Amino acid sequence: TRSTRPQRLLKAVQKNATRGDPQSVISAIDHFCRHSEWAMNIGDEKGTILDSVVNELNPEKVLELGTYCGYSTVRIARLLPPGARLITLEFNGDYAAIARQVITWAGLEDRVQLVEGASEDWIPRMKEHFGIETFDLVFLDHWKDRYLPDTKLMEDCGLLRKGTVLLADNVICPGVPDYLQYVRNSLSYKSCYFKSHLEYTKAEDGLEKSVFLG
Ligand SMILES: Cc1cc(C(=O)N2CCN(C)CC2)sc1-c1cc(O)c2nc[nH]c(=O)c2c1
Ligand SMILES: [Mg+2]
Repeated sequence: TRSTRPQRLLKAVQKNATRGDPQSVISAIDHFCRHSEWAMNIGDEKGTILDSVVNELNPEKVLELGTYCGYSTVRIARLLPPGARLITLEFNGDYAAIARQVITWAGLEDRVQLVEGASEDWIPRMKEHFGIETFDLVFLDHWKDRYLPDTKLMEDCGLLRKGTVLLADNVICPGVPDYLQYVRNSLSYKSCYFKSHLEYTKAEDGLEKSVFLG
């Protein structure tokens, strides 16, 4: 039967990227998505904004909601000091299987814990299962209908501390209007918008960076 797009993306990484070289994995995926098949990775333009937020924060504990093929997982993990940890949640088992191989090809498996399951099931278990008190950075990139409920769930589970940064992808395209309205009007957040473009296209999209004020 025909291969899937994530399988073809992994093949492109294994063919064109150097094992243990995260930048070559990022470049191989961007080349594949620009010249062969579009795929919903954050991409190089919004990825540069993600890089700058990670470099500014120097986070020890990072949570990523939505792994897909592991592109943003690699982008974030390559910037973390070896003691830091990135936990990434992926609901789709096929995506998770590909992402594990992409993360390993990049040589970043020691800093990344990929968990297969639903965000609403795992967010309440972060403390007892992973020994995490609070996160320094949360990257929301899973499903537009989950951004707001999962943010409220993280608040309720005490996973956000004064200064925790929420960075959300796709706030324009596909769009998360209920989430935007919440973080931009809540007294518990200081929010700002980074205008950019939908990965590998000319369509507008952007990232919303929201600092939790406690
Ligand atoms: C699947 C999809 C289709 C989009 C689109 O407008 N398209 C028109 C233009 N053509 C070229 C591509 C397709 S945008 C998008 C998308 C993009 C992300 O970054 C996502 N991140 C996390 N979770 C998502 O569900 C997610 C969906
Ligand atoms: Mg996205």
